[in-house]
Amino acid sequence: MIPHRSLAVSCQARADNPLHGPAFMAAMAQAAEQGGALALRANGPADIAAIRAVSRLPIIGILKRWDDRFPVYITPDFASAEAIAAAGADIIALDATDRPRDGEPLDRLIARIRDELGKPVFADCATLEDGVRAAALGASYIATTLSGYTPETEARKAFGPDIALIQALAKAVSVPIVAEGRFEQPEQLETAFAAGAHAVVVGTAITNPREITRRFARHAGV
Ligand SMILES: CC(=O)N[C@H](C=O)[C@@H](O)[C@H](O)[C@H](O)COP(=O)(O)O
Repeated sequence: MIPHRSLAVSCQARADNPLHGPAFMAAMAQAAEQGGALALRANGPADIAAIRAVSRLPIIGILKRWDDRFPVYITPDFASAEAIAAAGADIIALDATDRPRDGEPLDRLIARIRDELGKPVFADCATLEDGVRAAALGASYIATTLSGYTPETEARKAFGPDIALIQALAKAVSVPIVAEGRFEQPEQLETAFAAGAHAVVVGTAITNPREITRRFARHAGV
């Protein structure tokens, strides 16, 4: 459903971002589609429904729900998955680390999404172990999304995309590997594909003008 060697664009803006809101995210998705994206990633029922109304591209849906008691915030439970499926997500992405979550255990969550919603699961992983486990549990895509964003992997955050993890996952599992996280230059997609990535998801570098501006402003001598 996510085409081979494709670019997927993540269209997300948090509440503190001037571009927060479904109308902006739908416009962002249309711009990404016109530019050549073959899949989209989006957060929450409102944004997903707005994007679904303007695009037929596959939508990798998530629901970010922060809870101080638990580190897992990307689609932590079945109710979140159900809400984004109802809004039009074709693929359900979720945190596939083994960290504590407020909801059903990972094996049950993946099984329910597949069996009850009939949707493929996109496993956001931080490590090789996460990916191997998620593949064994029935995830349809294994992604490097959380490399750099768990205590165990946070040193990686200072570097670019986790190409070594893409390579290791591609060797270890037979489901498609999606590279996601910290892609800043178009050429980095070629490196990811050469390492075995099936597709690459890019967010900030395409859809967050505030961050893009900050990157330029750092060179403006102010
Ligand atoms: C760790 C986490 O919560 N990642 C999120 C997952 O949906 C998003 O905030 C990222 O923007 C997305 O993964 C794309 O990555 P990048 O913006 O680096 O291209």
